[in-house]
Amino acid sequence: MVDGRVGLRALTPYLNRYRGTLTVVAVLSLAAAGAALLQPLLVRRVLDGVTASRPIAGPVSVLVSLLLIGAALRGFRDYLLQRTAEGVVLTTRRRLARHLLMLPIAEYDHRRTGDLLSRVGADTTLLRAVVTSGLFEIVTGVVMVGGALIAMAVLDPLLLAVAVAALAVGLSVAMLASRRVRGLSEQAQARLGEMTSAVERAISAARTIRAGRAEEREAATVAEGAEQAYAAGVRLAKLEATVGPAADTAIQGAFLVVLGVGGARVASGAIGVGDLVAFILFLFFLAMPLGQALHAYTQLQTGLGALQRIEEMLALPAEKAGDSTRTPEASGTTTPAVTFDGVSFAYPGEGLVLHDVSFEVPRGSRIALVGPSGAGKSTILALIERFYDVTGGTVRVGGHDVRDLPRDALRAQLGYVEQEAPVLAGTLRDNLLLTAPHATDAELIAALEEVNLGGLAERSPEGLGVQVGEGGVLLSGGERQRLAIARALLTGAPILLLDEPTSNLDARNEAALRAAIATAAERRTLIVVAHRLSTVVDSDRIVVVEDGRVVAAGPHHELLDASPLYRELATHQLLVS
Ligand SMILES: Nc1ncnc2c1ncn2[C@@H]1O[C@H](COP(=O)(O)OP(=O)(O)OP(=O)(O)O)[C@@H](O)[C@H]1O
Repeated sequence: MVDGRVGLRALTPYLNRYRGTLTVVAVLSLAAAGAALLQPLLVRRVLDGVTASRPIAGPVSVLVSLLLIGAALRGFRDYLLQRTAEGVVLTTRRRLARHLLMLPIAEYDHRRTGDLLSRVGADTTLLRAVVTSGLFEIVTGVVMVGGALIAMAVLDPLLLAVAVAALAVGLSVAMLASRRVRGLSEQAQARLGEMTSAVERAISAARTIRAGRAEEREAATVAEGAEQAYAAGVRLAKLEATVGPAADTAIQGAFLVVLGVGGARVASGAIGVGDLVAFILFLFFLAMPLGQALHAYTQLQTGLGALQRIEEMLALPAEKAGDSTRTPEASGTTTPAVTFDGVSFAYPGEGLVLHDVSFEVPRGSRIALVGPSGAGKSTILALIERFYDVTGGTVRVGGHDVRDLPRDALRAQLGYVEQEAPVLAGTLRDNLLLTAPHATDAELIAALEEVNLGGLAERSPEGLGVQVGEGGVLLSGGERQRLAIARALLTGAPILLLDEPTSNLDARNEAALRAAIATAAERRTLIVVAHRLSTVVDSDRIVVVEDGRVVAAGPHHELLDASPLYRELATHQLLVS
């Protein structure tokens, strides 16, 4: 986690690579500020010239040129700044998205997807304002204010004291208010994240929600999130609405005071008319950037609130890489493909779900894990993939402790088909290319045929380009699982981990799934979390898991005699649905 609140310094890494452009922007800003600061002096010369009937063509043309040059400089600066801001947003999004995909699996277990989405989308957008208005308005504002103060002190120190006093009173009120902006902005962004989460939940479970006639309640939950985001936004708006007019009033008040006192000073002959007009113009240059800087400060606070949420994400440690560069597979053919040696495991922050689990999976064998729901079977597969690290004992793949293997080398050995939603939104081709990005269409079709899904690509004129829907919803449960098996086969991994669907399949789909599993088992080691008898009886060995412990292991016919739990599961056809 990020320690404490992030400050302006946290922005440095985001801006570092734009140092060159930002220097050009700073120079342009200073030049534009300088051009602006010269204007009142020229106005004074023009006015003094008019009063003294001197020709004024010279100062007028310089004045007009300065205006044009100032406008061009500002325009170019704004463009560069906007481009830099877009660049900052782009790099942050890239970094954040990459980091999100690298987090340990345990991080996803407890986070709301919507909140993660909102950090990548909305929070990064707010960074743009920090760069465009936040930083540079403050920097140029300081220059303009400094220049104006010096010029005003030269013109009439007394009048300056009056102006500053009048401005200070009003602006300090506005300043105090704007310091609360950051907290409110963080709240508003967090509420937005909650609302996005509610929408994501409602859409991802659309069928369950519709079937449970819960759409009104879900819509109300989303609306509640939206209302909270609205309330936070309104609180922010109220605050900003106080800051803006307070600053304006302070500025207008200061103008009136200067006009009154300055008029009296002209009448008494202490200063000339040209001096007063120049002074008022300088006051404008003092007041305008002050107002802008206040606005920029507000923007900066909002942006820092967003940056805090971004930094929190980036501070989460990514998944650990393997501890050595050793690659598996060098071991002899007698080394088991997978070994569990006294493994105990607890999900982070929870009690143990596996206790002293030991078993071996010989190369080329077919093993089924069976047991009641919640016994820990899927957890065993997750530990082989090293989605989590064991609490005690050792998991070995190809004879090597999985913690010693580089993550990529370990996972290249394993094909994995998860139980729920094993298919991604997109096309058939997208799904298959996920694990085999260089495979040809012919190879993809061959893989589909291996699991008896060749017809899927022929069903539509789009062929492999046919959409499968969110989570593969346009396919049947059995087709989804078989598509996922085809995808795992394409990896060429020697060990396949398959979490069988618990749902009932019709006889045809069940036979097709059985055939697909048989294909998968050819020339591979197969570990299946099995929920149907057909899968179990075909296995070389069955490991029975109950309450996180291995209670029996052996082939089907032996276990029927030896394990009362297995006999009971087998009698109920093992189907857990
Ligand atoms: N990500 C997680 N975080 C915390 N606890 C979890 C997590 N996943 C599973 N559990 C818990 O771990 C235990 C074992 O779950 P697991 O999914 O391994 O069981 P299973 O035998 O595969 O069940 P099923 O046959 O129903 O799929 C259960 O008590 C479950 O509630």
